[in-house]
Amino acid sequence: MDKEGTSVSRTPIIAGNWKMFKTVKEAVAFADEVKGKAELAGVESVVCAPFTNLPALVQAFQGTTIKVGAQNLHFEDNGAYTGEISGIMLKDLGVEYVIIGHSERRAYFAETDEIVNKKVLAAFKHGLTPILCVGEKLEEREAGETKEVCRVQTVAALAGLTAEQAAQTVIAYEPIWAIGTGKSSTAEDANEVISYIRSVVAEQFNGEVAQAVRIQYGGSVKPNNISEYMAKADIDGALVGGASLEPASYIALVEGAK
Ligand SMILES: O=C(CO)COP(=O)(O)O
Repeated sequence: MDKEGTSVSRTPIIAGNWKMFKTVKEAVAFADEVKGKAELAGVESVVCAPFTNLPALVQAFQGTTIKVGAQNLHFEDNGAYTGEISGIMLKDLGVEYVIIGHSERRAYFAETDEIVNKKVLAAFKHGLTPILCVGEKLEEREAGETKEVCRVQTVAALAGLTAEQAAQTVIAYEPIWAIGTGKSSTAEDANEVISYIRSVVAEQFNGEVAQAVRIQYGGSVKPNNISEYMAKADIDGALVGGASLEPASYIALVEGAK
């Protein structure tokens, strides 16, 4: 679908966030079903899976245009951090993307803006592209603080990046109240916040970086509403949880981003 009123040339990006779902067998079965179908010229397609699925998925998607992402990384390269996985290890597997600062990690695993920033820097250090998540809680939205929350999270997360790195970063605006609730932000609201986040990036870096950076919407995106979001000038794709788990639904999301 054409963008409303612009000649935007950013490549749309659909990323599935499987969260803590799927065994290796289930992941490979998914890959076999979407291969050749969730691959459209002009749309980037990414699957962000649990760590345990990553080697099998990289292998299963070899020779396709579908990319594999992780959902987290530790900011150190190596060390005594029991249970953690570093950027070196992800790169070694052939992973290309990594979700950083998802609201579930901020809420359940105490990730602060400072930790998120260290993780974004670590991703670039190892040649991984971060999908940086920002977004407000329901009470923040009700208090009229949405833009300020997104500004603070974005500026903190991108601190210390070069302009080139900032331009490569994918930002996902995910209002927390819309995640897994079936209550999605309207496309108008999402576009307004995303356009504001783009202006924050312009202030922090420059206008060229802001025009290059891709900003997704996330929160109850489904095959039946994806095209509404994609029609908006500033929305460059979606980060999708629940609706990315079934092959047919994932394929429909990628098709809807065209
Ligand atoms: O958290 C999300 C993606 O990172 C959104 O999840 P849902 O698409 O299930 O609402």
